[in-house]
Amino acid sequence: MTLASFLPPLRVGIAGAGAIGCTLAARFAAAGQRVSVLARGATLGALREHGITLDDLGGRVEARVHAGGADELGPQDLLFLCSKSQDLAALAAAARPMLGPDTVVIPTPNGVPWWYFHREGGRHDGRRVEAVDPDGRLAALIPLDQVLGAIVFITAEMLGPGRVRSTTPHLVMLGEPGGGGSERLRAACAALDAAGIEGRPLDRIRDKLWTKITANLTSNPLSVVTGATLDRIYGEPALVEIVRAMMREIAVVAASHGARLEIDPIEFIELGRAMGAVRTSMLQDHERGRPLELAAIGEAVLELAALYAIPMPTTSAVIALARHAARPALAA
Ligand SMILES: NC(=O)C1=CN([C@@H]2O[C@H](COP(=O)(O)OP(=O)(O)OC[C@H]3O[C@@H](n4cnc5c(N)ncnc54)[C@H](OP(=O)(O)O)[C@@H]3O)[C@@H](O)[C@H]2O)C=CC1
Ligand SMILES: CC(C)(CO)C(=O)C(=O)O
Repeated sequence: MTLASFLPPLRVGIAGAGAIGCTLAARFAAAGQRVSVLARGATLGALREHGITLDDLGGRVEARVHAGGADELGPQDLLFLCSKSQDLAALAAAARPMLGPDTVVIPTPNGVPWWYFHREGGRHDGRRVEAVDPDGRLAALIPLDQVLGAIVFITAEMLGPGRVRSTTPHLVMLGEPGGGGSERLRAACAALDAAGIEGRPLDRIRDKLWTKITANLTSNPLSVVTGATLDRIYGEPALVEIVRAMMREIAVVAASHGARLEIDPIEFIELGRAMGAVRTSMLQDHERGRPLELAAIGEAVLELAALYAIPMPTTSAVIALARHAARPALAA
């Protein structure tokens, strides 16, 4: 992609009009980009009629966007894929007409991404992560060289179709799967910055990916098992013991895969506790009877551990318990 093609207005595609998708769409639209949102059902109707209303630290943004099916929206310069990890392949299939040969694809889901081993440069370079792309559908739908890795530090929640609230500063870290810088990386970060979202380029995206995975994996499944909020998960001695054990296990896996995980365990736990009575996104999904992102946040990490025969007894047990808790109740 050439820098010239990043002259505003950019064609910014957002596939998946949930909390993250609507936040990004509203911010890009307010910054004057040409925003196209792939949505469906009641959300599509709401976006067409009222656009998106975002309340964030900058105030209220009321944004008009092009909303529709992918055929009518067409190829984009940047295409953000904003579904839960387990829905990504179906979303990518639906969004296929928004993907041209020069489109830069930026997936937002938490957890281990399907592109993890693409240009990773280690012993497992090119390998597929079975837990997140079991049949290779994602790799087949999205040319890997068009992907920029992303780690999203935005906290957002839907208030209704097309209505979203976010109460924290917006930060998105981006990185080339093969490492280093690139013109498209700088341009994508600049576009985010111009939209009021800090776009932070990373030379080694997997290092920070493991930091986010540590946060999600030590809190999300445990919150489903216990019903606890972050202050309790990182504050109650019995739960903190479990968190510490999981952190040790994750650190070994991250290091074995060559990541430099810079987490001070004491500081990490203090920060988690200081977040207060926050219900994790997985606990919220659980309470609403929705599928959980356990494959990307949990099982993919166990898969990466197995590649080096690293035992993860505590992490495995917590994931198994969360899976159990998420099963539909057995009929009496
Ligand atoms: N929310 C947050 O604060 C954060 C979220 N993340 C991560 O970002 C990702 C997205 O999260 P979030 O925005 O909260 O999720 P949401 O559930 O709010 O949004 C997902 C959206 O994707 C849509 N979608 C799914 N499949 C399709 C499809 N095939 N075609 C069209 N639309 C589809 C859903 O539509 P429908 O409603 O019709 O099913 C929904 O609008 C997750 O992996 C999450 O972990 C990361 C950091 C923070
Ligand atoms: C709040 C936090 C950081 C907890 O892991 C999160 O990302 C989530 O709830 O999914």
